[in-house]
Amino acid sequence: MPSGGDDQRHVAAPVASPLLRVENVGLEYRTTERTVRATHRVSFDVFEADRFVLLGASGCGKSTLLKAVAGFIPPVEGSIRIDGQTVAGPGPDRIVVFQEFDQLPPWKTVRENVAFPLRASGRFGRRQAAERADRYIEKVGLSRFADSYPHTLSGGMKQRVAIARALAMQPRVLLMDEPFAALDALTRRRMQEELLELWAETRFTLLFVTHSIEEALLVGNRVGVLTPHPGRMRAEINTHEWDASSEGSAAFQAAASRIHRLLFENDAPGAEGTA
Ligand SMILES: Nc1ncnc2c1ncn2[C@@H]1O[C@H](COP(=O)(O)OP(=O)(O)OP(=O)(O)O)[C@@H](O)[C@H]1O
Repeated sequence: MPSGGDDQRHVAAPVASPLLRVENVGLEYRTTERTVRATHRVSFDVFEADRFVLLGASGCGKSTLLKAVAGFIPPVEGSIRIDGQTVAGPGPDRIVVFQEFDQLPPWKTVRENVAFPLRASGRFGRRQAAERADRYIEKVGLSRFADSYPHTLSGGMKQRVAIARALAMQPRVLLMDEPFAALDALTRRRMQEELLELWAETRFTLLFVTHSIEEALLVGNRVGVLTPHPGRMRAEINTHEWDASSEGSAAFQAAASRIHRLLFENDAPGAEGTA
């Protein structure tokens, strides 16, 4: 039997370097009275075209982590790097879509809302920005509403505008903080499917926060499961096999149950496993 030999064992396959590297990140809120530790030494890598989901119970620090990646909150320990560069503040390479429906300036039409950051970035003139805006408005199926104002749109339509506005900027990473949580169940499902269709078309890199196990399984190709407060990374799970057609299947339900146990049992076995 041929021996493995030291030489063979030391030949490693080339590994792609991550687009986003979060390493041992601790995040805190400090007031004069007390310090709240939001996350403790959280590490994860996000690669180009990943759909990485941060999943955890309320208060585990998911939103705080997303804000730190966006550059709004500096880590008290550890590091956050994009393309090897330490994140030192907000930048156009990271755009956040929030849950709130009031994230669009109400005095701007849909087209103006999408075009404005393009012009403000200095990368596009008025006409180029409007053309690009129209292209992305079409991608989210809102061409008929390009001249409408946000208050005339439903919650789902407003979120589509926010997504179009973010994607038109072509960020290195799209950050989404429970973007569909305030929508009714049917609209939420449709938006999840549309997001996946947009991803299949443009292959953007996504960091998505949710407390819904089902949403994490559907939206993500990888899921980072966080422990309750303060958030630590409990497990990382490959979820690329699941899509809208798998929901309801026994295998999907079993995967959801396994994640549920990871989330809520103190010493869940197989914490580094694959669902
Ligand atoms: N501005 C703040 N000042 C002090 N503590 C805060 C602040 N914002 C959040 N926290 C605390 O930090 C911890 C993490 O909050 P965070 O909002 O990141 O959690 P989350 O997992 O996103 O929760 P949810 O799903 O409910 O939004 C919580 O204990 C929260 O109370």
